[in-house]
Amino acid sequence: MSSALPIIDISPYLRSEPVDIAARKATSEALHAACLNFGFFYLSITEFVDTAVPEELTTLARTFFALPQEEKDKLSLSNQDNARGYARLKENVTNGKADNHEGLDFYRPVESPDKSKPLWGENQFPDLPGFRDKYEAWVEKMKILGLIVMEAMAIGLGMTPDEWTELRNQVDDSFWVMRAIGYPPLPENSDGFSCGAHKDYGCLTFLYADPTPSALQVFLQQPEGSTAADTTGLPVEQGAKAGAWINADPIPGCVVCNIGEMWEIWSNGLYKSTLHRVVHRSSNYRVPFFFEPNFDAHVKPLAAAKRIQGADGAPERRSVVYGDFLLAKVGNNFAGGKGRYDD
Ligand SMILES: O=C(O)CCC(=O)C(=O)O
Ligand SMILES: [Fe+2]
Repeated sequence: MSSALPIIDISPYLRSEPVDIAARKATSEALHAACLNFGFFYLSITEFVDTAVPEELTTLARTFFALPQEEKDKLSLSNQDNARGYARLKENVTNGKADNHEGLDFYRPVESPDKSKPLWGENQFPDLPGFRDKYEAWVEKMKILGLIVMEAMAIGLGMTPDEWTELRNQVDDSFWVMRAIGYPPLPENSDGFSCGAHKDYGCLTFLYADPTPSALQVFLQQPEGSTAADTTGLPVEQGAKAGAWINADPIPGCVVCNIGEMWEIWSNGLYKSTLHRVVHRSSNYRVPFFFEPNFDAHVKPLAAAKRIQGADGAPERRSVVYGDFLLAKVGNNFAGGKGRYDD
């Protein structure tokens, strides 16, 4: 099935003079509907960035991943905090199976780095001309986009200006992650995945995808009682859900955007962080950016979500401090077969 996911026009939030309130409202309503129904959407970014830039990033990623294995291993995660750096093909495991990808991860730099502490090391950049500058420039752009989309979502959820200020304070120093992923072709007879089914754990993911169709697949749940159409590859604890996988194929000029588990908490379950997986049958490179809350953000259900849910609405979700949540997820990465997306 081709993509049923909505394309959101974020441009009313990019233009500030004059502010078009009605157009902003329409964008926010479209975001609200997309988050209620899919947890995934496309964002057209041509007004915000020159799309030649992410093309350059993927070219740089291609150059890096084409280096001899021993060169890439010089940036191994194990040199640092087990989170920042290069992970070999199949080093990461999701749902008990090795992922068929290699990756290079960068996190927000920290003050007083200490590589013996989980997540507290230093980023390791390849020694390729332009690599660091271009990736760092993209991080700056995506941080701005993250705040813009957060504001548009806050309005979509019906937050007051004061409530938005409070939420903004939780994401204004994002503990972001930037990743370059290399996907070699997944063999036809493989019973695994390029990246197994998972939810992203933070706030907003912006994926600049290569043009390969059918690679990113999104699990759309169907209402209780409908028959399970295709539930292959779901994590065991999700196995009983009815639904089907649809393709989130790339659209030129757009990033694919999805919401992570922190939005599930903020919205008290109103918005779903949707399971997705990658089945990449050709060879290519992708650069997701993860816009996350601040490390010390206390993420708890928002009053605006509870207003929508009403007096006898959903039970209150457990709140988390984002950094603690993240450490529990990645702190043990690659030890004992535990993967980035494993609980
Ligand atoms: O490469 C993709 O299409 C998505 C990768 C992904 O889901 C992730 O890194 O969280
Ligand atoms: Fe993901």
